[in-house]
Amino acid sequence: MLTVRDLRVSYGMSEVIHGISLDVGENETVAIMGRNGMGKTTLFKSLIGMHPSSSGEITFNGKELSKAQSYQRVASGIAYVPQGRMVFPTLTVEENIMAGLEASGRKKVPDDIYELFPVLLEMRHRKAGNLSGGQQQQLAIGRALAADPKILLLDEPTEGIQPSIIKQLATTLNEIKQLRKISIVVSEQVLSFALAVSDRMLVIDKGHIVHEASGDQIDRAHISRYLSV
Ligand SMILES: Nc1ncnc2c1ncn2[C@@H]1O[C@H](COP(=O)(O)OP(=O)(O)OP(=O)(O)O)[C@@H](O)[C@H]1O
Repeated sequence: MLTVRDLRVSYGMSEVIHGISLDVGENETVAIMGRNGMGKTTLFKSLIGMHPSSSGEITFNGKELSKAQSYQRVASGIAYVPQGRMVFPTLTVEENIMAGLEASGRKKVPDDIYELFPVLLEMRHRKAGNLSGGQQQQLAIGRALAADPKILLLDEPTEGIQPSIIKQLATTLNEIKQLRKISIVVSEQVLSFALAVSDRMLVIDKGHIVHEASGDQIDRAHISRYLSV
């Protein structure tokens, strides 16, 4: 469904993604594990078109998107939940979700969003800036789902979120996968969370994919070594 080939991304003269290739299948969840500064956010920004790639191919559902604008990538079914969530703090919860509807052409918030995140229904008239970190993360995911994506890119969703909410978030991501049959790419440093949600794990280290494993082949100790400083 998503195919990335030999992707290179730079800031000025400094290349930080050095020829990454990856594939994400239909209804598959892939976790990209890596420490701070290894290139997870840069990879996502280049997949969604917020930062240009210098070379390589990004193909989604058979369409070559590496030169497409962000809005075209969203229209083709890619949704992005940035690190730090980036909800609109002065808009209400409902208005934030409505902002995500635009790409889908729908006028009404799909019922399953409030079913997946009952707290958003309860708080739909509150300003998003007054929500806790965990609630804002749920809102950011809900807003992304309003666009009816085929693939969800989640950049470090557990960052700054308390452990009990992290567990709940893992359950919800698995529900989303079941319910919507979408693919998910999630970048993470929390191994237990990634194990709970992913079918396959990739490790990114200094802009290279250095390890890949799925199912029984996942070696926690090996992956942990890339995550600890
Ligand atoms: N706007 C920028 N200009 C220059 N260099 C940048 C910029 N943003 C990130 N970098 C550098 O690119 C490299 C990869 O950063 P990136 O944010 O993609 O990593 P990350 O794995 O997402 O880590 P984090 O969780 O800290 O965001 C780092 O060396 C970082 O310093």
